[in-house]
Amino acid sequence: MKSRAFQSSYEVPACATPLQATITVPGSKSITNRALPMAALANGRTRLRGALFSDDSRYFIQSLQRLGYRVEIDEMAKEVIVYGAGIEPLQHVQGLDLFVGNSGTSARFLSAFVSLGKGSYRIDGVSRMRERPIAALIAALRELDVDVVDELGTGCPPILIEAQGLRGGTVLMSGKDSSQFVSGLLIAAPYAKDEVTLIVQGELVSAPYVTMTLAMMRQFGATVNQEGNVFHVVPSHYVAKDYMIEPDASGASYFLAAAAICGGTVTILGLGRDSLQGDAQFAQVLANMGCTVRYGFDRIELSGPPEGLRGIDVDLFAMSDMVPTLAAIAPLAREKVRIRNVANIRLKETDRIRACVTELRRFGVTVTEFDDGLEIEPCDQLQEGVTVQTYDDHRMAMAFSILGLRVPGTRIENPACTAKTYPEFFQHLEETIRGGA
Ligand SMILES: O=C(O)C1=C[C@@H](OP(=O)(O)O)[C@@H](O)[C@H](O)C1
Ligand SMILES: C=C(OP(=O)(O)O)C(=O)O
Repeated sequence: MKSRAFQSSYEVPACATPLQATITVPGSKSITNRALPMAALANGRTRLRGALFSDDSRYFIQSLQRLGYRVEIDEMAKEVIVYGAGIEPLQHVQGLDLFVGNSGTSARFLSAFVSLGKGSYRIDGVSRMRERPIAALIAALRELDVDVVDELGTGCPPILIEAQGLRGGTVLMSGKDSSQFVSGLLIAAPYAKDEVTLIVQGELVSAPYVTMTLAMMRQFGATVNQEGNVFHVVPSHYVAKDYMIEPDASGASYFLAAAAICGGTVTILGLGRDSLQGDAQFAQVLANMGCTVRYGFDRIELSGPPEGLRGIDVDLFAMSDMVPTLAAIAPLAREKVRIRNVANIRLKETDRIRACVTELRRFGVTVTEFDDGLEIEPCDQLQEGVTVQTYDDHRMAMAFSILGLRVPGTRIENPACTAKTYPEFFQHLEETIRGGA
């Protein structure tokens, strides 16, 4: 039998009985890809425990190594050792190419990171990355005296950066397309020549990720203050440390959703009420649909509702990676599910509103598409034997495999795309059905 990773499509196993599973998901992508640049900028040896090993974190690690930082990985132990060297390796780098695949955090965080150096860099990714915006970050970096151009004039990668260090000062930035522009600049800002004041104009999408950035900057010893939409970062240094990375809350959402539609109880270990990740609140959305949720300090336990899921009308502006998860289980709710205020997910790995609408319709579900969301009707006659298209989007693959647990014969095209954040996803899904991963 071919390994799951090489199959052109994967048949989702049926979930015949209520789940009873305790699951440990891999490390958080967002925390790993913040800890890496902070540790690199620190002076000394940082040990990152529970790190994620997936495409997105590998692109970040490889980029740091190409820039001249010493980074060692021990995948079995789930550890990364970073030998922090401040901005020293970034001096006198000429014409260095960094390839980031389709990793938004890598593209955005590294653009600000290399701007701290003296040299020239080019950041590029796969074809979809060339459609993902970075113009707001380019504009902010220019304000801080960095010479940046979008090579194709599209406002997207590839971008060329000629840096002489990051000047301090006040800079305005739009946060409507992505919070990663804000996080990227904040992570680099302690190493600017002077204090940086960043003013976010308009609404900030995915705000919990900026809260995570601030919390981690402080954990790594930097000084940053927030007053509403204004962020002040004073010149300071990150401190090397032993750092424990939480499991990935977005990855955990699929197993919580599985219990919501298959019944039984799923326990996610290592994530709790004090999680740094906004997506840990997704369990609360499922609680509002009738699930029973218990947040401990080191676990989230969710039991599916015996009488089935209720519908919901929900704004996922702060938690937009959770849209495919909710959309995929929505047809099994008793009433309709309306998801609002997520226009920016059209800019992710694929246009996720269009992708969810298209794939739900394949199952015979009635769905209405809006510019900024979708509405999904309940469906008690879901089409069996559907092959779900995944658009090279890990979240489409993972989310729709959960619906497949309840719809016989569902296949997931290109299952290997989960390698972006969760290479072992299908193995964990099978173990969950058997009782724990
Ligand atoms: O900062 C981060 O780690 C992330 C921010 C979010 O992106 P946007 O701010 O672009 O919505 C989220 O979708 C992404 O998966 C990770
Ligand atoms: C949007 C995502 O990733 P990124 O923006 O980091 O590529 C995601 O993981 O769902």
